[in-house]
Amino acid sequence: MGAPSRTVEEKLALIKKNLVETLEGEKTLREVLEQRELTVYWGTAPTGKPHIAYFVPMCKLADFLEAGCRVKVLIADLHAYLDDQKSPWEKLEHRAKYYETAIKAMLTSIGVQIDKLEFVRGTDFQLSKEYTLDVYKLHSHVTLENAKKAGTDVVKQTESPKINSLLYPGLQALDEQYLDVDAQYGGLDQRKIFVYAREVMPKLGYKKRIHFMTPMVPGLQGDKMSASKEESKIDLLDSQEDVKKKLKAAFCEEGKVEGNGVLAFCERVLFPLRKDGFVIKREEKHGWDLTFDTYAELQESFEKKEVHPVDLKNCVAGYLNELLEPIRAEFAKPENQKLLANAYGGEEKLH
Ligand SMILES: N[C@@H](Cc1ccc(O)cc1)C(=O)O
Repeated sequence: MGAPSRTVEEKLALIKKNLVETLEGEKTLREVLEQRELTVYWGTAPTGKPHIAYFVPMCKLADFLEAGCRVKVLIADLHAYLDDQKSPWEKLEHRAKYYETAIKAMLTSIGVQIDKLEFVRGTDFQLSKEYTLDVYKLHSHVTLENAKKAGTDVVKQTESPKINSLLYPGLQALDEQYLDVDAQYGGLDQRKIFVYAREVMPKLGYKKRIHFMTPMVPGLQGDKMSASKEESKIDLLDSQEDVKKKLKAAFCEEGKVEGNGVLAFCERVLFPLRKDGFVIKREEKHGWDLTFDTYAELQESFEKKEVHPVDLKNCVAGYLNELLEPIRAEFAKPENQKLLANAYGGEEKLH
């Protein structure tokens, strides 16, 4: 897998592409790469429906694979349970299946061969005797405050946190050991959990891992794209028309880059994926079509107001619809329609 002929420098560049931060482990990234292939995992808790911001980690997984890494995807079902105070376990099981299907469809759509990835379900190993004993052991080393702090940006926050939510970060730390990886990758929102893992793992005699983080993508309203904010998220199964409508309503002030979710999506997803140029079609009266080879060029042009928000939005809607089309097709299959209904029935309309 990967390209065995790549130099360490080339691998480093691919692995670090688009990251905001890397925290080195007991063995540094370079040290591992000089000796062998790196194993890295990304975990996701199957809660709300995955939306288009999930393309950011998908692109990163593609980089890891291209660098010749061994990549694991953890469908963290038990974590979903720890973070969800209401849903019965059966519902969460359906959601885990839904996530797995959706993630595979997203990866396939961006051209990643999914047979090169290993999918693991949290409960496949988190209920073993060994793991369970480690859960107790780990929590004998941490205070309530530290456990609570670690989960601040990830775990649902309530005034009186349930014990479940306090266990969440500790289990995420242990996953590094039981998945047998060199590194964990996540969004910047995972940072506190990563730091917690780095502090507590050595206390159990386990290695401090490498941690990779990509920035959070602003939503279409200019805030963090969250599954719970209906207007700011585009669901993977939204229709072509919905995608166009949501983009039309998106916050994208002329000439302004900061907090611009449409531009951020171009930078984080569309540019990494488009090897053949990024073309903004314009109405004749606005001038010729514009082609950009790099995101920096697009940003500059947008800042200079050469690119109008309406033209940018139309262009993004077009590319996004291309990305979503195979995913819609996958979920048009009767078995996946059923899965969708079981996982989110009553909450989502079927397309
Ligand atoms: N904390 C991750 C999910 C996760 C769970 C367990 C892990 O080991 C890794 C990641 C999220 O916010 O979705």
